Amino acid sequence: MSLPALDMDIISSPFRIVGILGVFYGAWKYIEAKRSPLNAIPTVGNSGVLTSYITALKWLINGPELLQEGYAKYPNQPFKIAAISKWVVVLSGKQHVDDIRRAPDEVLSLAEAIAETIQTKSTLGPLDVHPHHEITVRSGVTRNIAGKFDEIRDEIVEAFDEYLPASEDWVTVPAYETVMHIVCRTLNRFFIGVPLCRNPGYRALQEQFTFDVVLSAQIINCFPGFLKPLVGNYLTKVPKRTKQAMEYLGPIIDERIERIEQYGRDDPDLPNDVITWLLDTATHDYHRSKRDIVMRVMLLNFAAIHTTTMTLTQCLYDLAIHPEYVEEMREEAINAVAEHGWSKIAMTKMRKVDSFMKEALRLNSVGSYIMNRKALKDWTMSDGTFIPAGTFIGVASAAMGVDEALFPDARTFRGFRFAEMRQGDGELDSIKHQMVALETDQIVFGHGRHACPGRFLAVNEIKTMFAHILMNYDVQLENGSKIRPPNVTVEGSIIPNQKAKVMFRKRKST
Ligand code: HEM
Repeated sequence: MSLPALDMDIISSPFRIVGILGVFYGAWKYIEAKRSPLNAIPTVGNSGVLTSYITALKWLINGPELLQEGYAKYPNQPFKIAAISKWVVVLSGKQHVDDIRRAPDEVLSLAEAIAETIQTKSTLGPLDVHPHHEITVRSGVTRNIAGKFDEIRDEIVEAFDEYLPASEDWVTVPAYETVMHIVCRTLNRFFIGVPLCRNPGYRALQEQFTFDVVLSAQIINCFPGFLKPLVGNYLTKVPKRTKQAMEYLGPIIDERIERIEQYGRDDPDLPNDVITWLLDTATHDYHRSKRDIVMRVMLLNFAAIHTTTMTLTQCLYDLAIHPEYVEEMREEAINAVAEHGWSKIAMTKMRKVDSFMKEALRLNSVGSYIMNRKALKDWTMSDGTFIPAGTFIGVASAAMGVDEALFPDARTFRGFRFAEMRQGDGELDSIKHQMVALETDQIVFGHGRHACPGRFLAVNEIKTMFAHILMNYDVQLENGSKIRPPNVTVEGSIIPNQKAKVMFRKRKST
């Protein structure tokens, strides 16, 4: 029996086949959406199968605004926002932060959330089930801040001399780019030492790597799940970047492994750097392979360079528009250094500087949606909200940062807010409300066991650079403007303006 002519047409036309598949896909998405347990959670923006894409577009270009809208409507309650290929569930408030902190890794996973956000398979390589570099940061990196402080300070002086030689006249420079070069040099002096930290090719590679990863991930995330591997394969620069990094780091790693085999770990001449610390914390054979060590050095630079750059740039913008704080901070920095030299102890004495930087981060941190986790199993929160496995969650950190209930006069920049809070805390005085402290109402470094382990290094470096600026330069925005350069936002990320220029001159005022 022959098929009717119409049916033959349908089968033979590729357009029609795609059309039919599209209808099935749409119907399946519709049924899935109707049955989703996430329907119990209120939506900010549109929730229709098609209209949700309008919100997804808004989320892509202005996530912080949607988060703020949701936070105002549903304070301390979960709500959800449509992203291109998923729902993001937004939590807020101390109780939710505590819920995330308490949940075990096999229920809520940061690693899987990162893998999805930055599409690690395509941008960095397969997900590592034993990410020991976090332990390296908690141990080798953090323990060596005091001991290697002289090197940090030396590189800061050298880098500022290169990019901002003190001049009697105002010199105008692009803020973000200049800060990034100084940060990259300084971090790599600490991680890997001279001469590599000053090698232009190596530094460009480290600076560029993060841009590559983030940009590729952003593009891949615009495609539906089944197309992501294909797009990822096409976009990936991992093999090229790994090869370049291998050329710089490979010989150093070979030499280090040989040296440890020959003279042992206690060799007094063994270089004290991130390669040695990574080998110290290796738990599996593959952690000692050259490729693995190279990728981890890249990963640490990825985690460190732009976060540190963004933070210092925001501090710099606030310094330029709030010159009324300069004198007191300058005096504090001068006194601390006079008493304790350029040291980690001197940094702990700079309470006003610390407070100013923390205030800058409260109002303009690296993200408005932090503590991202992917639910690997169904999870019920302490308020009874059901989060099904596969859901992507995070906390509306920037909205919390401007909540009057948490920070009086929350929208106003009060540089010494946290220094004042530290007065009168008795024995907690020295540790509470510092920039590195983890608090449930200010989560710029996250909270709980996954809170940023690099924050001690980051804060010490940023503070040393900031104190260096205060003691050596006058700063203003281009043409003395007092208008804060607007941030750029991508989904929940907040990026300081990368085009704005800052003017420096040799310090004239007291
Ligand atoms: C001002 C600079 C920095 C900021 C604002 C920042 C922020 C963060 C945040 C928000 C998280 C996620 C926390 C969570 O979800 O609970 C994180 C994780 C992490 N950060 Fe940082 N970071 C900074 C600098 C650094 C530096 C300098 C390093 C390395 C030396 C570093 C290494 C890491 C690592 C390895 C993780 C993952 C921790 C884990 O998986 O348990 N970060 N950071």
